[in-house]
Amino acid sequence: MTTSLTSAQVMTATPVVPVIVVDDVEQAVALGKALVAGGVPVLEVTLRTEAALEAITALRKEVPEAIVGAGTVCSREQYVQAVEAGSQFIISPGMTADLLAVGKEYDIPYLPAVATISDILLGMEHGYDHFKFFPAEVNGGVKALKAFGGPLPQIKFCPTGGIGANNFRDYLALPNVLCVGGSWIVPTDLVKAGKWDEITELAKSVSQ
Ligand SMILES: O=C(O)C(=O)C[C@H](O)[C@H](O)COP(=O)(O)O
Repeated sequence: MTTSLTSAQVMTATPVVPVIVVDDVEQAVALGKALVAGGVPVLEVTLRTEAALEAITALRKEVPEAIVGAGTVCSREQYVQAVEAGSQFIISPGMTADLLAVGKEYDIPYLPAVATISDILLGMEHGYDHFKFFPAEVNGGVKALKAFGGPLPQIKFCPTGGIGANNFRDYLALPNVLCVGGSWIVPTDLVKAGKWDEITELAKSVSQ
């Protein structure tokens, strides 16, 4: 399945990309609806659980107003599975030669993750100019992104890892940051307890 979305369109559709871990399809759909209701339409479903691929397919069908993608994509095989499940974008926690290649074989946005200038240059050699920056806080956070923007102001980032309510606006204020990623608006305890209204409130806290 393909879409005409670009990386920039996905990244500017929301201030925060929720990093989602789901146990089953019903939970994923309810969570997706709660996030969309709170003004967060971009959903990164991590391939960390058995239910993830099925959840992506169900979210595409049941929550059509969302932009649904796969996260924690670590291999070519997972990339292909995620595309076949209906993902509208793909995100990895790092990058490999194989991932950079497969990302160019499909017509959907792919955000490989970088941590250093050398990673960015390697990604650029493969035709990428939008990246996840992971893990953001331990790799220098806002200061590192400011430094990346010196030599490479045209490169845009979705920093993720260690970002929360206390610091996400500092990242969003940077010219080379289009959105941030994080799990803080989808806390495991609220998801497991089905506290969807509270998730909607957390989504509103970043979208309003
Ligand atoms: O699964 C992936 O592909 C990752 O890259 C990891 C996630 O992005 C982080 O687990 C989110 O970080 P926190 O918001 O600090 O919880």
